[in-house]
Amino acid sequence: MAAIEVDGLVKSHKGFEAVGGVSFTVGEGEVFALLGRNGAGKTTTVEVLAGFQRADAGTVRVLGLDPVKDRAQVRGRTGIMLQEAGFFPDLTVAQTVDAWRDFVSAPRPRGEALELAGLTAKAGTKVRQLSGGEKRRLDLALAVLNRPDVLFLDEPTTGMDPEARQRTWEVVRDLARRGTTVLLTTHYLEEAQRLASDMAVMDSGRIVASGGMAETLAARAGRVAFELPDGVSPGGLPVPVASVEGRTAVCRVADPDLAAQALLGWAGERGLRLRGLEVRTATLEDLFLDLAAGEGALAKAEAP
Ligand SMILES: Nc1ncnc2c1ncn2[C@@H]1O[C@H](COP(=O)(O)OP(=O)(O)OP(=O)(O)O)[C@@H](O)[C@H]1O
Repeated sequence: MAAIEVDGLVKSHKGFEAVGGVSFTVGEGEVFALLGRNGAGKTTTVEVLAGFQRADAGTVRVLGLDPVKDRAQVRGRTGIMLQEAGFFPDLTVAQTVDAWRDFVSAPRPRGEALELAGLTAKAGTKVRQLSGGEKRRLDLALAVLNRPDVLFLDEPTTGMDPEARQRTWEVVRDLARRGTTVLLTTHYLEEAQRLASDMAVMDSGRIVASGGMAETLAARAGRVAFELPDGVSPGGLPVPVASVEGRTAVCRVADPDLAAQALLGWAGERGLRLRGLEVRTATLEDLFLDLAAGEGALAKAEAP
């Protein structure tokens, strides 16, 4: 059984269709990234899955349950980190965790939750004195208090410094290794690429690209970039150049290693150096740029 099933989900807000027929499934223990620019419909989808909003049409199931009809069961087995957390500013971090523990059956011990979120040293600090990134970490500690089977993370690392972000990635990976299913929304494409095994890109309430992360990226053109040697024009190179950014020529090719070999051989024969040579397979950022460029706008991109 899939941990999350979304089939033909439609959801409007006051006549505005935020989600217009979205379907995807997430297997148990998988990390799934729901991506897309602002207003694409990601949070609305997550909120329907969490039972905060009712679907207008289509079906959603979490652990085989209906998030609205089986609300109590779903709440007991899921954790959620929304974009805006409602904390009591005058409670300390420890008091906040304790207050939440009262609502959860068999919660993690407070120390374990704080340790997991990297907040042990802040236990006595009032919530109002926490930095933005620390508040996100407190939110993470609360989201995992009930040892959820399914964890919804809506932009979990916004405002975190690089170290806290890395740490959060480790936490997510560790939870997934232990069988927790994670649905992640993020604008940090590197984050999605590093964490998620599967993904869907939404735009204007629809899915415009989806699939396994590795397979989807492997199927796309990679990138070879280098500084154009003096006196060489893009047309004189053995590999077609997609764009020139300043002095940097960028080639988009199916096999970037092969293209780099051809370029190096060509340069060697002429006694030229290819300064700043970068060779890499496609990234999620390339996918986004391709989707945007391919149709003039993400909104018009076709689902594969
Ligand atoms: N309660 C609401 N009332 C009216 N419109 C809403 C409501 N909630 C969301 N919307 C609209 O629905 C669309 C989708 O919003 P949603 O928050 O799901 O997008 P998102 O992909 O999560 O965006 P972001 O990346 O900015 O968080 C947006 O145009 C938003 O303005």
